[in-house]
Amino acid sequence: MARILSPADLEAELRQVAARRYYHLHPFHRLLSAGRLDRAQVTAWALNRTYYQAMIPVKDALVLSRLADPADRRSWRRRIVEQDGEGEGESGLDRWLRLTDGLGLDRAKVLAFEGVLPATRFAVDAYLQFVRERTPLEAVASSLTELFSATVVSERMSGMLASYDFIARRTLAYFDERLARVNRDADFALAYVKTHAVTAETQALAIAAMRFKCDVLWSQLDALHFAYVDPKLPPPGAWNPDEETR
Ligand SMILES: O=C(O)c1cc(C(=O)O)c2c(n1)C(=O)C(=O)c1cc(C(=O)O)[nH]c1-2
Repeated sequence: MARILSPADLEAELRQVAARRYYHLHPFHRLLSAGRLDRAQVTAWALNRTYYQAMIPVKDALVLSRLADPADRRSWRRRIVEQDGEGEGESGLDRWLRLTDGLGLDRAKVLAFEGVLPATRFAVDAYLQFVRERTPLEAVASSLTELFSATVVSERMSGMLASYDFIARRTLAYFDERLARVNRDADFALAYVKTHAVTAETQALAIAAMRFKCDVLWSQLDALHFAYVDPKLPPPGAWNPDEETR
């Protein structure tokens, strides 16, 4: 029979999963952060990430609906309020769109997810389906990649600002806001998982949820790499810089 981990060992296991599978190891991410992509490749990243970005509050609403304890729901609903804002023009998505605007993409097309890679949709939609159908513990555990995002995001931001003259600090406003709250969100999710995953079975489910989420993020970068870096084969219907008239 599998051993039951202490909360500290469970956390260590979750961190191990990320150390091996989080997207900081992906070649596309490394090129992006090192300033080795061209403007079209960075634009493709921003365009595709918009779909992830737009679905995050939808995902969190699904998670919220799975939580039985009012105190847990109060904590979780802060994510939705912060992502969607309290009024028009104050959402995380609005801040995100400063980047796609800055890169010259047409807002209406971006918001219609025009040209987003099919694999981006498949991966993000799989995340939605996961939190809808799995246990609340797995739904919460799947957000735990956020534990690792702060460092990776800060490095990526400084790399991008240092290397790309088409990226301005104000267009990366989304990440400033996010960095301010990501640790609080991740700490709540980690505490929830440590409290609820107390059998070998539930611990295995939490670890598998973390792996799944790493796969969701990794496969989005795989698709970007294939379409826009090597062998550069954007699928039919995907944004194609060669067909773009600026
Ligand atoms: O820029 C990033 O690297 C990054 C990573 C992640 C992540 O690890 O899932 C999220 C975000 N950003 C993000 O902006 C965000 O709102 C977010 C929500 C979640 C989640 O699973 O609940 N992850 C992430």
